[in-house]
Amino acid sequence: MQQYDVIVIGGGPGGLAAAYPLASAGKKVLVVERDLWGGTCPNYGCDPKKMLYSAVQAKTYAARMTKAGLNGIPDINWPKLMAFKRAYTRTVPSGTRSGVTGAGMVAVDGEARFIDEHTIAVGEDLYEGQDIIIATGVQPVLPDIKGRELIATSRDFLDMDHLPQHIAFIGAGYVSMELANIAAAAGAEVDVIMHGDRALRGFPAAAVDALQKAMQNEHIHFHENIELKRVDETPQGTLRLQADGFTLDVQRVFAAMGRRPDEQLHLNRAHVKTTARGIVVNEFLETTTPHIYAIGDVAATSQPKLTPVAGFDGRYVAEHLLGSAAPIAYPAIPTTVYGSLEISKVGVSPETAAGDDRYVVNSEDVTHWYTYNRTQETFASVTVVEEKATNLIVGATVVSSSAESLVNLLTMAINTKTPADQVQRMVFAYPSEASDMDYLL
Ligand SMILES: Cc1cc2nc3c(=O)[nH]c(=O)nc-3n(C[C@H](O)[C@H](O)[C@H](O)COP(=O)(O)OP(=O)(O)OC[C@H]3O[C@@H](n4cnc5c(N)ncnc54)[C@H](O)[C@@H]3O)c2cc1C
Ligand SMILES: NC(=O)c1ccc[n+]([C@@H]2O[C@H](COP(=O)([O-])OP(=O)(O)OC[C@H]3O[C@@H](n4cnc5c(N)ncnc54)[C@H](O)[C@@H]3O)[C@@H](O)[C@H]2O)c1
Repeated sequence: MQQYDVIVIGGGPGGLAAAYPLASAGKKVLVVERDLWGGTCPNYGCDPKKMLYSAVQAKTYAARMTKAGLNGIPDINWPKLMAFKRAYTRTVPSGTRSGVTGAGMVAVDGEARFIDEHTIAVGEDLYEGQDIIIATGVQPVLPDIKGRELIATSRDFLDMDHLPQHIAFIGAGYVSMELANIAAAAGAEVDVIMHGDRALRGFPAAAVDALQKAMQNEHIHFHENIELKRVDETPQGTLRLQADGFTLDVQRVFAAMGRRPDEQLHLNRAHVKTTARGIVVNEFLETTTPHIYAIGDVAATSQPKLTPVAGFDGRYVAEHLLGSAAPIAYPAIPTTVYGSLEISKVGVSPETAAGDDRYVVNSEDVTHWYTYNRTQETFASVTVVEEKATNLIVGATVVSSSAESLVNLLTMAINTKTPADQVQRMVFAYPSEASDMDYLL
């Protein structure tokens, strides 16, 4: 049996962020990957999604600027856009794998499963690790209904050769809102099926309303309070979605109902406990078996399930295994929905701050400010939450076609504890979203 200081299961952003610093500190590291090296984000998540989104951004920007003298709205050629995306994704797995071996680690292809607390198997081969890091991510949830095998996932969407004429998404979270926007801008008719009456739970209602209104203007249809019962193929080759009092025929339907860990690892053999949210971990990201860690999407922490969080977890566990005794302390983490409007948020939400004496909330509809008027935005708003006693910025929500950049700046102010008046004294390039901060704090 081969022996390692550390075995990392999963070659995605979390696992790799842990593996590299351990290897450069001289640890003997094995990384196991059962599918595409690099994991979800660069192969069938954030990065390919944002490649497709680039064309959508350019198209919507051009459409807005027809009022300002630009002639014609460009069309999106789906096969060419897909070729552009594939030119990026094609090299990710091989490049990532050779990065791992080039750094002196051992890369094994195959599905890992636990044999006992220190041993994993990949196929017939056994590997023993002094420490083991589980970084196996999560899988899309499919509804438990008749015709479930006809339902595709975001991974299928992000690699479609042709764009179907009519698409439906089940769910109204990140994946659905982002991919619906891409599909509609590329020319598909899009329906979003919601089992409740709120999209993007966890984002401020006013921001979500603005996004939904913008999506409705792009002819995306939202169907609220629909509990889907079945999907059938019709003789015409379309898919018929049915619920009580509801029927919809589409070419393709995608589940976007959240993501959960799968159960291939035989965690019980290593006494690692799980809940429906993932693997139970403590403040050191240790599972219920002390030398086994869980990081990234698969760990049941209260953090959002995002690539930079997986990376933060991975770097933290590496430092912990190299001797740091401090518990994990997350910074404020920004998150963005890349829709026809971007919604970006970080820190204390306006809804939490409202009615709490400790905070002051500055909220501005900035649609007609110079910055957003110049690019003919249809809606833009900035909300900043400050702590009264310290003048520190503690939260922000931005809605605009480029919300992520302002929220990233405000995230830096939050995490470096730069007071609002100090940010106002800084000089930023003018005119820009950053120079507007003078009037927003
Ligand atoms: C469509 C989509 C868009 C997204 N967009 C964004 C975004 O814009 N910004 C953002 O921050 N996040 C985004 N995310 C989330 C982001 O992709 C994840 O948070 C991130 O990939 C988590 O990293 P991870 O290492 O925990 O898991 P993963 O990236 O999922 O990596 C886990 C790896 O483990 C492997 N694995 C699983 N089980 C085993 C096993 N038993 N043996 C061996 N290998 C195994 C898997 O094959 C996979 O490669 C998006 C996700 C999706 C689906
Ligand atoms: N921009 C980003 O950062 C980004 C983009 C995409 C995905 N992600 C990550 O991937 C995760 C998964 O995204 P997601 O959109 O699949 O999940 P999500 O948790 O964001 O949204 C799930 C949606 O499905 C709905 N839903 C749940 N059960 C349902 C049912 N039975 N019928 C109909 N609808 C149902 C929920 O109400 C919700 O609207 C996100 O939580 C996020 O961590 C991030």
